[in-house]
Amino acid sequence: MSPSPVPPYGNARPELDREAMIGGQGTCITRDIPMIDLSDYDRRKPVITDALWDAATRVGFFQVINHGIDTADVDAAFAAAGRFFELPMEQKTHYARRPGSNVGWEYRAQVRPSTGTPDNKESYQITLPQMGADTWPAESTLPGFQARMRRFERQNWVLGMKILSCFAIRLGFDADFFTCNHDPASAQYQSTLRLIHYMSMENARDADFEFWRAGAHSDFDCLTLLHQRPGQGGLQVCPGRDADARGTDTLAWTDVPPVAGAVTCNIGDMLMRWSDDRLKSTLHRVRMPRRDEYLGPRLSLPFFCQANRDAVIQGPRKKYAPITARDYLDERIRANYGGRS
Ligand SMILES: O=C(O)CCC(=O)C(=O)O
Ligand SMILES: [Fe+2]
Repeated sequence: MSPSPVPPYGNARPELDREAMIGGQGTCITRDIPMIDLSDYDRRKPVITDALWDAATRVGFFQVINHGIDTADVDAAFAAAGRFFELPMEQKTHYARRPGSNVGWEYRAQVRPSTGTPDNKESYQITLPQMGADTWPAESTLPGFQARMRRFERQNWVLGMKILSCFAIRLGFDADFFTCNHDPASAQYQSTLRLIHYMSMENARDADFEFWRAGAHSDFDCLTLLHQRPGQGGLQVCPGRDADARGTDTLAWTDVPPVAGAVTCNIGDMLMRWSDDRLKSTLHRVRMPRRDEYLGPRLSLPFFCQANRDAVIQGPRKKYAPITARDYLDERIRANYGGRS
């Protein structure tokens, strides 16, 4: 893909223009991805806030340890996700994502504007207020699945709100500003837990390796918390200012190998806008394994902190016009699912 002379979204939406220009291979370099210790959060909050602010303004990508989600809960969520994806295809089609919603199952349906090809994955989105009896697998099909995912969703929300509270303070908002704007008791809640299965490449043809497990993109949300399995790598980032380089083959990417017990975090476009561009939403992608690497399936569990639909996004410095989180997200989802919203 070559860079287009006119930004496809006419500069009105810089995030979308950026996405459309970044699909090339690029090069790889090592960079330091900050690792932040969240232990003793209440007492150490000022120090943690400094570390998070530094990481989010400089890199936009960081990992946290001692984050409060038990390893046993992470393992159980991965095991339940694995059982879901092992269900027969025709069973999973019962839970298929409906146009206009951010819930349910999709199979190779997400086409990133950066690549124009479908990600080589299937995924299942859990957005609690939009879930119905038809979108959850029945208890008889997957015993304990719904309870496990509800628990994991809430554990991630708690962690996400701890991190967002630190950003709120630095931005000059109340400490609970983002918590109020991600209120799980509201019908407008739209934070999403996503289960992802990237297909095994064990029997793949050479040509299949030219595509992406997940094409280059920035996230639409405020903050993403990503759980990965050690040994199932492939995530790469292109932090901060580098991502603004125009010309698709010049970006320098950095591997973010999974670390046992760590949660990988990144700032999304919604928070970048809400912070008047002070917090950096960072390009990332999931590359195919090389032939000499582990070729089996890859599972990952991202949780997207997405402000409630009725939240109005505008930074303290009013750099951008106000927009509701509903309008903001609907536009990005449409850009990723071929206009089928
Ligand atoms: O699977 C991963 O490691 C990253 C997934 C991702 O970036 C996304 O779903 O937005
Ligand atoms: Fe992402």
